[in-house]
Amino acid sequence: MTTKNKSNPDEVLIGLVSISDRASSGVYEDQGIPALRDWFTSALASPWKMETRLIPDERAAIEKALIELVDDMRCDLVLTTGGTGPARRDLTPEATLAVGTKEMPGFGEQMRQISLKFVPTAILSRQVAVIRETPDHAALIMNLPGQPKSIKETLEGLKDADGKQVVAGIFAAVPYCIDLIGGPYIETHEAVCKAFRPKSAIRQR
Ligand SMILES: Nc1ncnc2c1ncn2[C@@H]1O[C@H](COP(=O)(O)OP(=O)(O)OP(=O)(O)O)[C@@H](O)[C@H]1O
Ligand SMILES: Nc1nc2c(c(=O)[nH]1)N[C@H]1C(S)=C(S)[C@@H](COP(=O)(O)O)O[C@H]1N2
Repeated sequence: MTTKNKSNPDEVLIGLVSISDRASSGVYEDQGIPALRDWFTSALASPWKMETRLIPDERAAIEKALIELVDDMRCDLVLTTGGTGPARRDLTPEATLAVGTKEMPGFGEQMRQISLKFVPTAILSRQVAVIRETPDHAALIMNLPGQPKSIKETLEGLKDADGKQVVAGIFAAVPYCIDLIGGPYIETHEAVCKAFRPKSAIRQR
């Protein structure tokens, strides 16, 4: 899908990259991109479009996809899923750090905290987040684990049976981060994910 030209200045362009040897070679059907797409469909109240890639766990291919999504497609936000673990071919964090101009360690730290509420193996994910800046554009790139259910878990956090937030998901901090790097104003459906902005940054209608 090509989403190069924005039909609306507030539209956010989101790159979704599924990194899996087996899904990219057809051993199993990719569930990463559908899970990401479904989550954004449920969470975003402002306009958005996606650009997707399904690639193997190869560092050069990951770096190429990330650079193309930010520099050529001009995505404001890029999420990867897969390849964050300790296995020999898990190289997503290395590729992400290589294309970043600033590291954003809070996202990885918070994701591991959230994931520990779900699985003790959360500490095996080396996920990172970075900003990639070019002379006239910037984007936030974040790694999520490969397990498809971890996408909702990390983005949305944990809620109790009444829907009350127990642990905030990382997406709560993403709209303000995108504001700060000069991207579009992202609005969310609060029942899914309440975005936090300082009062002075909240756009008045
Ligand atoms: N894109 C995907 N689509 C569907 N299921 C996936 C995907 N990626 C991972 N999974 C599931 O999550 C589990 C853990 O993911 P992990 O990234 O460790 O896979 P892996 O063992 O490195 O293999 P691969 O890179 O071939 O997906 C996998 O065993 C698989 O069941
Ligand atoms: N929220 C959440 N985080 C998770 C998981 C999960 O199921 N849910 N799986 C863990 C496991 S088992 C591994 S090995 C690491 C790395 O996974 P990856 O290599 O698929 O990125 O993510 C961890 N983080």
